[in-house]
Amino acid sequence: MSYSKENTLLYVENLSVAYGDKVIIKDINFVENDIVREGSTTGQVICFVGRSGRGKSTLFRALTGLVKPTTGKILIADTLTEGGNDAKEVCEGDVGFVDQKYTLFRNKTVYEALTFALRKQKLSKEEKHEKIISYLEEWGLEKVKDQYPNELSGGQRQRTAIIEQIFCSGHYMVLDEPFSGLDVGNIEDAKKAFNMISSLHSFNTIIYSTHDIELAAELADSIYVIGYPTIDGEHANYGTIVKHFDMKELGLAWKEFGLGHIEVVKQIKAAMLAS
Ligand SMILES: Nc1ncnc2c1ncn2[C@@H]1O[C@H](COP(=O)(O)OP(=O)(O)OP(=O)(O)O)[C@@H](O)[C@H]1O
Repeated sequence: MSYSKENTLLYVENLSVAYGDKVIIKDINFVENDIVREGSTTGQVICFVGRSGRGKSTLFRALTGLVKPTTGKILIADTLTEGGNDAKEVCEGDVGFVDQKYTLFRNKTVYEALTFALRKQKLSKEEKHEKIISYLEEWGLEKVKDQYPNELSGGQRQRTAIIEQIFCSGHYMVLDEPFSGLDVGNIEDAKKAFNMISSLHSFNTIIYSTHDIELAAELADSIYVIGYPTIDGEHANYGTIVKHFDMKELGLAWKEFGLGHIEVVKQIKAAMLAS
C-alpha cells in the first residue's frame, strides 16, 4: 500500500529515565513521521511491547511529560504552527494519557467531565454542547451521559477517558494497556476507537502498550519491543528498544490480520523472550 513519510511528529533521542540512582530505561532512540496515504486520512498507531517491568510505563510517563528525562530529549511537532513544521519539547498536557484504570472524575457525570475537558477551547456554550453530543453519539455513550464513573462499565469508562483526552490535548495520545480487562465486545469497541482517532487527522498519533502481541501486530503500523539488552553476553537491567518492526515497510500496516502478521507475532515473542 503506497504512503509517504512527511513531517517528523515524534523525535526521541538518547532518552534515559532513572528513579534515584536506579536507571529504568536508557539509550532510547526513535523517530516517527506523519504518514500520508492518498485517499484516506491516516494517523499513526505505535505500539510498545515488552515483558513486565522493562519500562514501558516509565517511557510513557516521559512521553507525556509526567517525568523529566534524566538524559536526552523528546520533541513533538508544534502543531499550532503552520503545517506543524516546528518542533517543541514535550510538556505536560501536550500528550493525552489514558492510564490502565481509565481514571475519571468521581463526582462528574460523563457529560460534565467532557464539558470540563473542553473548558480551554474557544467555543460557545452551544458549540461545546453540540460537539459533546456528537462524540457521545458516535462513541455509543449518549445513554450514559448523565451517569457517574461508578455507574459505567469498563468499556464506557475507557471511551469517556479517550474522548476527554481528545478534547483537552493535541494530536498525541498515550494509552497504557488499553485492552487489558476488557471483554471481546469492548476490545472491538476500543479497536473502533483507534480507527476513529486515526481517521480524524493525519497528525493524530496513538501510542499504546499491550501484552496481547496479536493486538500489537493487528493494529499498529510501528511496533517497538522494549527489553533488557544483552551486552557482552550479559543482560543489562535497564530497558531499551531491542527490536523495531515497521509494519508499513513490511507491507502489513492497514491490512487484515494474516500470515505476515503471524510471522511478526512469532518474531516479537522471540525478541521478548530474549530480553
Ligand atoms: N516511582 C518509581 N520509583 C522507583 N522505581 C520505579 C518507579 N516506578 C517504576 N519503577 C520500577 O521501574 C521498572 C519498570 O517499571 P514500569 O512500570 O515502567 O514497567 P512496565 O514495562 O510498564 O511493566 P508492566 O508491563 O508490568 O506494566 C520496575 O522495576 C519498577 O519497579
